[in-house]
Amino acid sequence: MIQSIWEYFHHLPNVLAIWIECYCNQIVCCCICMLIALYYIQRCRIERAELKEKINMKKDECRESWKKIAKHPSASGHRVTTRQSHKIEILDLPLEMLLKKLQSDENVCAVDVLTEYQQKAHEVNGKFNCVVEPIKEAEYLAKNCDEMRKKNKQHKRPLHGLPVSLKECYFLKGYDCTAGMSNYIGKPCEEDAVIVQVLIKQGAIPFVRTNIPQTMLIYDCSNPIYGKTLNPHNDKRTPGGSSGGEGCIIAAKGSLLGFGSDIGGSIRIPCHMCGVCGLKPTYRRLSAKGTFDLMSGQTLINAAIGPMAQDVTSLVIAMKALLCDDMFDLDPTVPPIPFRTEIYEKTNELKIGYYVFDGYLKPVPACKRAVMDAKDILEREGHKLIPFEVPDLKEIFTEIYLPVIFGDNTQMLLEHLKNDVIDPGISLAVTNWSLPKCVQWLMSWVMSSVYNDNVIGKGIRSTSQSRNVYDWWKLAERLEEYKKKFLSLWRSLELDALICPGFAFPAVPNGEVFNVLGGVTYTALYNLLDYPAGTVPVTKVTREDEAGMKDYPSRTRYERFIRKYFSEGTVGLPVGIQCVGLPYQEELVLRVMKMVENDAPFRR
Ligand SMILES: CCCCCC/C=C\CCCCCCCC(=O)NCCO
Repeated sequence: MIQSIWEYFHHLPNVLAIWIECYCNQIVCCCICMLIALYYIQRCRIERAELKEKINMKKDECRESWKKIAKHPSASGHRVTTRQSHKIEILDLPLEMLLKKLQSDENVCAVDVLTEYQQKAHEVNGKFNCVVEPIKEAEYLAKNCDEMRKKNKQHKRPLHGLPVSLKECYFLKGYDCTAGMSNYIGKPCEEDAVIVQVLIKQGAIPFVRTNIPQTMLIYDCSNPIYGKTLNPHNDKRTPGGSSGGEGCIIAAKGSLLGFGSDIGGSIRIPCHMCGVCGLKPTYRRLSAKGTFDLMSGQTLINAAIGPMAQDVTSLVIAMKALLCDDMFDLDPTVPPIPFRTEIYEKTNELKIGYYVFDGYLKPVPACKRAVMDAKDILEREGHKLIPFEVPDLKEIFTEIYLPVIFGDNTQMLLEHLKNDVIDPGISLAVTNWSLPKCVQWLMSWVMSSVYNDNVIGKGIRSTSQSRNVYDWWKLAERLEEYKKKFLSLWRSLELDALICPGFAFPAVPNGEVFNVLGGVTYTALYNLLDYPAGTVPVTKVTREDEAGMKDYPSRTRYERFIRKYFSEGTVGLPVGIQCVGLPYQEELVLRVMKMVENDAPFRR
């Protein structure tokens, strides 16, 4: 035995030599392949490390900006402690009153107000991570406002000295606009968005930029650069999105007025989930020039920009200020219609439609109750409320909305995200879109049966389909047909406005939005129609609402997740409704919102 083992090893070099001689080519090929693979693995690791470094540098840059503000003499501890009562007073004033003081009270100056709000925003950001970075130029603008006041020049500007917050997607000269994607780090904007220019001309002071989800195409608020924003009412839940940083900072009283963008609900959803007010105007009513547009060539359904605030009056003040000659000059595609106060202040009886269910996912009891409470309020005000039924919701969502939004088979989105770190909240969607088309189709059938929901399958198929010009024109035609159908239904009922749920459910647990994406139909419908829609908080979730979840259906996977997320841990979460009007009827929408707000139990 020992003899034979000895012989085997003794002859091993010869055996190996023969073996290498026979398989020489194969071995060389294998080595080359391994070297190439190692090279690519190493390259990927280096690229990842560089990407992480880039993201970390961006984070450091933002942290540094906060430090500079904290060091500013006007933000010194001395000033704050000696004027503690003044500080509380400024932060307690609603926007309308603060503006009056800024315009005419000698004891209130823009620099003071800015400092109070910078400090408050810093404090709030420490808890909820809603701010991306402070805007350095704010100090200079505030000083300018105070100089003007001294000279008694232009101090009646409608937003004189008012600090405003901006969603990260608004272009600001010298600042990166990333939409949470690291490919856009280190590419500062060359000029301010039109709306920013107008805000500054009207006296406002943009002072912080707020957080968004990566791509802004999901109603959450997390990205690999700036991290996750939390809901100020419950930090285990999302503030909603994509204007989630705005919803959060306004609800937490770190800003009185902010601006978001909305192509599927991104202004209205965070307003609903954070308990603040917001208006998504008709697309062209406010200029969107100079905001990050992920699909700039897609012009069938557009992202509108709009204000978000603590109350409806603040939205009205913002709209009045923005609908001015400066905006009509800077962007001549905006129809020159100033704010029509007469429509907002009219007191005639209105005929208002209402619905609680849009035809896809049933609203949870609290969201249903919010609509019924608003209906009672409006009836008490002397208006006529009639039931309304949304036509063909499921069909238009899967056959028009999604095919338009993802009409290029998500090609452009994948280009934006190329080589990027993907946020876990959207990674499943991005992975699916990166697969070959036939696999995506297969996935759509698998998901349809896993979810027991045809809308899911149709939705996935609609995003994985290439379209030629003919298909695109057909899609545009169908969109127009649906708009016509909806309008004739509206006209046949002689409606002035419509109220409906702010969303299907309140704030979703952190990291779980993808499991209940379908709720978005409640808001996306009015992007598809391009009708103005505003969200106003009405109530908060009660124990009875939660108990009512026992009757919530559980046939599909979405329904089972909704049951799970909203049967406990939701008491006290804000719940809003949407008020909707015909295109360019923003003033009427705001009037209805104001009436609901006046009597809503939310603030009691
Ligand atoms: C990249 C992640 C996408 C997840 C899959 C999306 C599927 C359906 C939902 C589409 C809803 C679009 C939400 C739009 C949010 C919004 O309004 N963004 C504003 C952009 O300015």
